[in-house]
Amino acid sequence: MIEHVTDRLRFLGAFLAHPRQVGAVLPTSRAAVRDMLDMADVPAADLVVELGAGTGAQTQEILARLRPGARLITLEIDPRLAKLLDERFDDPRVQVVCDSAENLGAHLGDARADVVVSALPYTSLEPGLRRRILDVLPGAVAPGGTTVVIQYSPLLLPELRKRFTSVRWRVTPWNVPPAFLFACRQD
Ligand SMILES: C[S@@+](CC[C@H](N)C(=O)[O-])C[C@H]1O[C@@H](n2cnc3c(N)ncnc32)[C@H](O)[C@@H]1O
Repeated sequence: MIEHVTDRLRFLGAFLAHPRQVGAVLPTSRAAVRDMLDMADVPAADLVVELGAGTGAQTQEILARLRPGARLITLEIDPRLAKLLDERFDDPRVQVVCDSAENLGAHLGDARADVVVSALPYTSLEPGLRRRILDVLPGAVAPGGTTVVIQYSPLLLPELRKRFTSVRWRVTPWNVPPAFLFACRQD
């Protein structure tokens, strides 16, 4: 409970410092995280990538679903949040990287993710940065893999459709505000 309240305050602090970079005043709710991860097969994955981990709302649930021996690479651009994640998730499967999602390729090397989980605030990012990150996504996923994206509006849908052959979407009402969830694949 105390951790929950502290996380909300930390998250709000990060938002006040960098509103366009954080793009939300509250972490994603547990119910919305579950709805989002239900759109991909995390338990079957060898490698999951998380973009924009914040205080770890998705990280925690990804780890709960990830099998022993699989890996999670978590990118977070805010050094204070990255440090918090590193301290919080003392798990040999996780690698927390403090870097921008546009540089994902450098951290993947030859590997490809089976699942990419993105909570980046695309619509509030500077357009050039948004495009560079979106352009990285299709090549970061292994054949048959899924990229799941959470947003607060459907505005990103055309951009995702340009880059993936199949985009399923739904709304989860169990979040403040209600969120749009997208599952993108190259079929
Ligand atoms: C809306 S918050 C989501 C946080 C958390 N995943 C959640 O759902 O509660 C977006 C996060 O993305 C991070 N972020 C923004 N731009 C980024 C970038 N270019 N690369 C990596 N992380 C970024 C922000 O610092 C923030 O923690």
